[in-house]
This record gives sequence, C-alpha cells and structure tokens, in this order.
Amino acid sequence: MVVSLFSPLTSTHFQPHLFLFHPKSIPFPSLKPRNRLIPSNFSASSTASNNNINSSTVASSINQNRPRTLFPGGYKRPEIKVPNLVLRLSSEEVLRDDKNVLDVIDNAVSDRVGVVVLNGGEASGKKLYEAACLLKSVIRDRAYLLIDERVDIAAAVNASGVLLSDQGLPSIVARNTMMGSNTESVVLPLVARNVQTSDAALDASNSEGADFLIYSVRGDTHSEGLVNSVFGSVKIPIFIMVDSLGDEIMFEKALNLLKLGASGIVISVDELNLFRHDKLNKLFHGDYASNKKAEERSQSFDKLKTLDTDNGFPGKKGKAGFTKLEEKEQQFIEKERAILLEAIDTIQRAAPLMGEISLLRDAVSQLDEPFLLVIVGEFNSGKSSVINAFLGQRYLKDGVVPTTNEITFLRYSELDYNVQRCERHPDGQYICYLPAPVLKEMIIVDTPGTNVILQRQQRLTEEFVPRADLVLFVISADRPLTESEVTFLRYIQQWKKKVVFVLNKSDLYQNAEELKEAITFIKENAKKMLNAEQVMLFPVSARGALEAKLSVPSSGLGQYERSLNTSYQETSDFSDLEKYLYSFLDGSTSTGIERMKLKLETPVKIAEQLLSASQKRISEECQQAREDLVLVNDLISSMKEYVWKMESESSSWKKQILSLINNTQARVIKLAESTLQLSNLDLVTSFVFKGDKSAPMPVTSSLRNDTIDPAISETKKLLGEYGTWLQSNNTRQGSLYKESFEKRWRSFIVPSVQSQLEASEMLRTKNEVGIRVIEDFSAAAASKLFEQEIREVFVVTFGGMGAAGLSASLLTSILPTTLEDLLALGLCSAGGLLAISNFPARRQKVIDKVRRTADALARQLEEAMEKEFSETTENLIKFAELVGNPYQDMAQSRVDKLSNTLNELTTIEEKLKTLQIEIQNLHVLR
Ligand SMILES: Nc1nc2c(ncn2[C@@H]2O[C@H](COP(=O)(O)OP(=O)(O)OP(=O)(O)O)[C@@H](O)[C@H]2O)c(=O)[nH]1
Repeated sequence: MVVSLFSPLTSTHFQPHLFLFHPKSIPFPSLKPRNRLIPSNFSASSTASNNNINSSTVASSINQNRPRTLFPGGYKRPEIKVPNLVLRLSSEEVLRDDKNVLDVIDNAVSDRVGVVVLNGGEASGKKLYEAACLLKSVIRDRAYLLIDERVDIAAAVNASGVLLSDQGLPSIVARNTMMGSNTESVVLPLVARNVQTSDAALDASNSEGADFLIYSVRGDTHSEGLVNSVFGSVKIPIFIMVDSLGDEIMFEKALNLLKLGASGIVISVDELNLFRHDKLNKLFHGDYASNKKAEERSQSFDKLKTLDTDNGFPGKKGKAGFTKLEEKEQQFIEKERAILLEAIDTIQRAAPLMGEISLLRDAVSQLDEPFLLVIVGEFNSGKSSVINAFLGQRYLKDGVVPTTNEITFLRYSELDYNVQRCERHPDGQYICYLPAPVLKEMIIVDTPGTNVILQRQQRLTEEFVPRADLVLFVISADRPLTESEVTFLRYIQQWKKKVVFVLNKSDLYQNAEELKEAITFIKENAKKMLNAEQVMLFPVSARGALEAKLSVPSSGLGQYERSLNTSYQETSDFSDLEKYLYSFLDGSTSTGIERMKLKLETPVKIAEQLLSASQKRISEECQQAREDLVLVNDLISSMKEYVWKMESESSSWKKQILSLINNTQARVIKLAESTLQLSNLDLVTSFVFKGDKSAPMPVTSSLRNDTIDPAISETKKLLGEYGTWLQSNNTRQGSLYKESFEKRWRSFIVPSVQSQLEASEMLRTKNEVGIRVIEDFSAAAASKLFEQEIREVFVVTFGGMGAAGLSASLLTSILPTTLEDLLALGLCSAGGLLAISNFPARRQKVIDKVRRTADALARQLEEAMEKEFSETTENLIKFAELVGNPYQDMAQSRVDKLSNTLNELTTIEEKLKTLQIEIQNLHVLR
C-alpha cells in the first residue's frame, strides 16, 4: 500500500517523521519517531530547540495517525558501513562471568566492529535470550546486533536483524516476522546470509534479497575463483569468514580477499583479544589501503561519508548537467542554488530531525551533474532490457526472476568499448562505468522492480524516485497497468515527476489492434491518475531492439546513428523512444530546454515537498503550542476559581462560628434579664446591705461554666477546624495544581529551583489569627464584668429606697413581670418610684453592653477569619504564579518561536514559487 504523503497511517501513532538512523550509516532521508509513551508535552522534538526545553526528551501529543516518512509505508533500510568487522560470538561467551569479554565487546563496537552476530551454540533459548539482552545493553546503538538463525529471539530482544544459513528461513519470511513483531520500528530488519558457495551467494543476493553476506572461506577456496564468480556479480556487501584468523595462512587469505573487494571480515572475541592493534590496522590500512581497488573502495567510502555535505551522488563527479550554458543561465543556476540552500537552512531549523533533507542537499549538489534518467517498473517488466537496447549492448543482466536488487548507476567512462567497471557502494548503490557516449550527457539509473514482495528493493526504488529528473516507467505488455503500478505511479506523482511510459514486450501482442487497445487503456488511465492532458507512451520491444542492434556491425557509427540506421521492425518503435530521449540532449530543441527545466525543477520540487511537510508539521506544533498556552493559562486561572469556591465555603465556617457567638450572646442576655429582676430579693438584699462584701452571685459561676467557657472552647475548636480545613485544602489544591503541570509537561525542567522551594514554603505557612483572638478573650474577666454590671444596677436602683420600697418589693416577688414589678413598686412607694422607674433602662444598658461585647468578639473573629483566609489564599495564588509562570513563559515562547518559524517557511515558500515560475519561463532567457 502506498500511503499518501499526508494521509494518516491508521496503524501507527508516529508522526511524519523523524527517525534517526544507525549512527554509523549514512542515513537515507528519514524522520525520527517520538517517544509515544510520553503523553502530551510541549512539542519540540522536530522543531528548533526551545530554550527551556530538553528537546531530546520532549514529545508531543500530536503524534496521531501520521505517515512515518515521506516514503510510502514509512520504512527505512539500515545501511552497512564498509570496510568493517563483524564480531561473532556465542551466548556462552557473553554470559561467562568475565567482565573482560564485555569490555572487549564494548571497545570493539566503539572502534571497528559495525555488526555483532550472536549465536546460541549449545545454549538453550532462555540463555540465548539473556545473552542477547545483555549484549544489546553493551552495544547500545553503536553496532547492529544480529541473532544467528533465531528470528524469534531477534524479534523478542528487538535486535537489528538475523543471520540465516543458506538452509535457513527465506529472507523475506525472516524480515516479515521481525517487522510483524515490532510494528513500531521504522527501520527494516537486517537479514544476512551465511553462504559457502558462489551459487548460494548469488541466490541470496538476488532473489532472496539479503542485506549482506557472510562468506565462509575454507583453506581450499581459491581466492581468484571467488572473486570472479561472486565479487563481480554480487552487489551487496560480502564479509569473509575464515576458520581461524589466528592461523597465519588464513589471515593472509582474508587480507587478500579484502584487497580483492570483500567488504570486511568476521572476527571472534578471542581473535580480537589476540590481535594487537597493528594487525587490525593492517587489515584496514596496510597493504589493503595501498591496493588500487581498495583505494577506490576507501575513496568511495570516504565519499560516502561526505554524501550529505558534498554530493549525495555516488561515483566520480561527471560533466556538468548543462553544457555550453550562457551566462544568464549560469546566473540562474547560481540563484537557484542560493535559494535552495536557504530553503535547506530554513527547513533544517524548522525540523532538524527531518532526515529527508539529505534528498534536497543531494539534489542541489546534483545541479552540476548530468541529467538523471531513472528507469522504474515492476520486476521483470524489462527495465534492464530497455536500458541495454538504448545503449546498444547487453550491459545489464536480464532474466525472468528479479535481477536488479540494487540501484544501479550507469555512468560514462572512457574505457575500452567492451569493458565495464562496477563498484559496490555501501549505501545500497551500484555504479557501473560504461563507455556508452550517451552517458556523457545523462546518467541512467536502473532500479529494482516494484511489486516485489521484497520490501527492501521496493524501498530502494521509492527512495530514489525524488532524485530523478525524468522517470521512464516501463510497463510489461503482458500485464498492462497493474494495481501495484497504479499505486507506484501515484507515489511518483506525489513528487511531481515527469513520467514517460514505455510499453515493453509489445511483440507479445497478436496484432496491431491489441497493441492499440493496450496503449489507449494505459494512456486513458495514466491521464486520469497524473491529471495530465497528454501522456507520453512508447510501445517497444526492447529485446527485439537490442537483438537487432547487436546484429548490425558497429562500423564506426555511434549508437544513435546505429539505431537510427537500423531499418527493421523491431527497432522502429524503439527508435521513437530513442529519438525522444536523444532530443533531451539537444539544448536547442524544446525537449532540450525541457530537460534543463526538469533538471532545475528536481530540487525545487523536493524542496516544496519537504517544505510543505515541515509547514504541516510546524502548523500542528504551533496549534499544539497554542493549546498548551491556553491550558497553562486555564490552569493558572483555575486557582482563582478555586479561591472563589473556597471563599463561599469559608463563609459557612464564619456563619457557624458567628452563630455560636450569637447563641452565647442570647444566652447571656437571657441570663442578665432573668437576673436583673426587682423581685430578685436575694441579690437585692445581698448587694444593698452587704455592699462589696456580698458573696459572688451563683449566676456568675453558672454563666462562666455553663455558657461562656463551653462557647469559647467550641469556638476554639471550630476555629482550629477552620484553620485545618483552610490549610489542608490549600496544600491539596496546591499539590494537585503542581502535579497537573508536571504530569502534562513531564520533560519540562523548571528553570529555578529556588522559586519552587519558595512556592512550597508558601503552602506550608500556618495562620492562627482567629485562635489568638479567642484565646485573648477571657471568660473569667467577662463573667466578672457581668457580675459587676448586675451589682451596679441593683445598688443604684435600691441603694436609697429604704424599707418601704423594700417591703413593696416583697409584693413583687409573687408578680411575674417587670411591668407588674413597677406597678407594685409605684403603688407601695412613691419615693422609690423614680429610682425604680430607671431600673429597666439600666437593665437594658447591661443587656446592650453584653450585646456589644459579644458583637465585638464576633467582629474580631470574623475579621481574623477573613484575614486568615485572604493570607492563605494570597499565598496560594502566589504559589500558583510561581509554579505556573515558567510553564506559561515556555508555552508563550514556543508559540512565538513556532509562529516565527512558520513565517520563515512561508517566506521561503514564496521564493520557491517565484523560482518555479522563472524556471517555467526559462525559454525566454534564450
Ligand atoms: N517478449 C519479450 N520479452 C522481453 C522483452 N524485453 C525483456 N524481455 C524479457 O523479460 C524478462 C525480464 O527482463 P529484464 O530486463 O530483466 O526485466 P527487469 O525489469 O530489468 O527485471 P528486474 O530487474 O528483475 O526487475 C527477461 O526474460 C527478458 O528477456 C521484450 O521486448 N519482449
């Protein structure tokens, strides 16, 4: 299935994106995955690093439903560095209680060893699993870990791949099993084959689709034979394994094979221990390096190392893509280069982990390279045959089983006509230098067939499509426009490539009618798919054309002339294709100008794709950052809401305490009223006759014991509870609040620890103003005051009244109310009337005094409680600010930063659009 560049992949939670490659390999453009275990975070991983954010650990919550890379399916091939050592060891060695072994492995993987192969030996699956886990923790990501034969264990420990014997599982099955067990991996598992014969080597590298081979060489193996039968034909890396490198003869043999083109050797732990450094050096730098072939290899390796910076194009730099350029055009190319470099810079800053940027870098560096004609099509459609027919020689192998397993570059070389020199490059590309003159002007690229069940080959081709200046889509006449061709075509269209169709094997049609039907069918459908008015399609018979060409003596003619001079039917159709392709090379024709436009457009289109992917990504991140900011602000203001809520709850506490005071006040007043009765003869006589010497009123002690004391202790208890309620609610709310920040943005490291400490202190502050108020209120003093007030009222009332008044007052002892008291007194003693008549007023005064005292206490308590509340909540708000502000600043700065990035991307988008228009108007320059 081809996944649209921007359509969601339902099977994954990854974002488009960004995954890192093995550090030792040269990554093909790729995107790095985010850590999906981390929920929602300030999303910074793919964008330029944020000041406050540890971007390596930061993940975003917008990691839903996105394609993993810009390539369909989203997988990447691991790549093998050569020359290299493969360390072979057994689980017994790893589990041996010997730290030295692990140290040796540790040193080895940080030095020359790029692949470690673990075999179980006699050990059980359990032991092998344990050894693999241990080994993985030692190797980390410094080398690939392969498990010998055990796909299940490789999958269980998430190893890089498996090494299979030539009798083992088919590579495709092993690769699929591993992929199935780790659906989140974005890197295809490595499948290596252990082979002993040249046939097995060829088989494994061709139809099996292995990533590299380990070739077991015995004492009787002839190096030259091996080189002729295997090295020349196998395009994937070959590592040599001998019985014992300690054996001088075998060591020399391995060394010799390295010189002759092997990619490295397999070594054991003991051998690593045994060899001094200089012996290993000898393997890689000594004679090996002085050998011409090795030189070429190390050059290509060096070149590979600089792919990203120099020219992502393997092989020596060719002639400039545009010959005889006029100054204006030269200036245009320089201008384009400058804009593209600016685009690279902007995209890289916007999405530093977007591996696909190397596509653009390569394309920019290829502006000086010849035109890149890329041949694609399903396996067996005749791609190699079309190339051979075009070049007039059987340079490439053809066959009914998939034969092209690597990207094969055909470049010009001034060698003898029949000699071709090929180099294998560790990034999965194979370069052949051919003497075909047309290659001076264009590089032809043969790609592995699509629709192969081998993902690796399909991936190689997909990865190469964006680099193409022109895509030649070869369709086989026996299956015109299959479903997978349609899918692949759609993928090509995403990169906006110019596609020319070749309907090969047209000799298979019975008659012209059938051919016409097929052409109409393909054209109609291709038009719809490519949304194009015109579709270029050439029906050919590549096999026939080549045979025809080969049957014509060369007679000093160039290929083009030869093909045009060939008059038989087989080549007549093919010559239309040739004419078309040759017209591309002629700068004076419209197709020649088109060639220039296509070449110039290739990097622009890649830039547009990457730009649009980054814009989409950054817009989403920006959206996420805005949501983060809203969330932070909401969280901060949620504290104010909490305080309002607390305020209403706090008033119910206040009400409770005030009603307690009120009740007490009512009880005291009631007591005062019942005590201040004229009929209260006991008191009257006691106060009037005994004066100050009278005993304290029993009512006073009852007032204190039964009313005031219990009220005070109840108030104190309530105030204590109120304080605890306030404190615990605040602490709980505070820590919930802090936690919600920490949980939501786990990886954010709060810049100042000091402010965090201050914040925590604030929550701990205890407030006991209310308790102090109530403690300051003395029950003893209040009771005493009460008694004094009562006493005073009686003394003032009765002090000058005399016996008549008193006896009159006796009458009142049987009368229940104050009014009746007064009436009786008035009747009995006109002299005491005045004093008596003032009694109610005095009593009222006492009551008022009681009321005032209680009100004052209530007010004090209310104020204290309010103070306590506001101090505590102010602290809470301050705490909220101290905790929330750094998050708020961070979210704000992310929004600002991402908005800026978006603006920068828009600016470069405008420039690219203008450039595109200028390219389209190029003919005006001429
Ligand atoms: N009948 C007929 N057969 C052809 C023609 N061209 C190629 N073939 C045959 O088709 C088969 C595949 O040809 P290749 O050129 O190897 O096809 P390919 O697309 O390069 O194959 P892979 O690289 O494996 O994907 C071979 O057996 C060719 O002989 C043609 O024009 N007519």
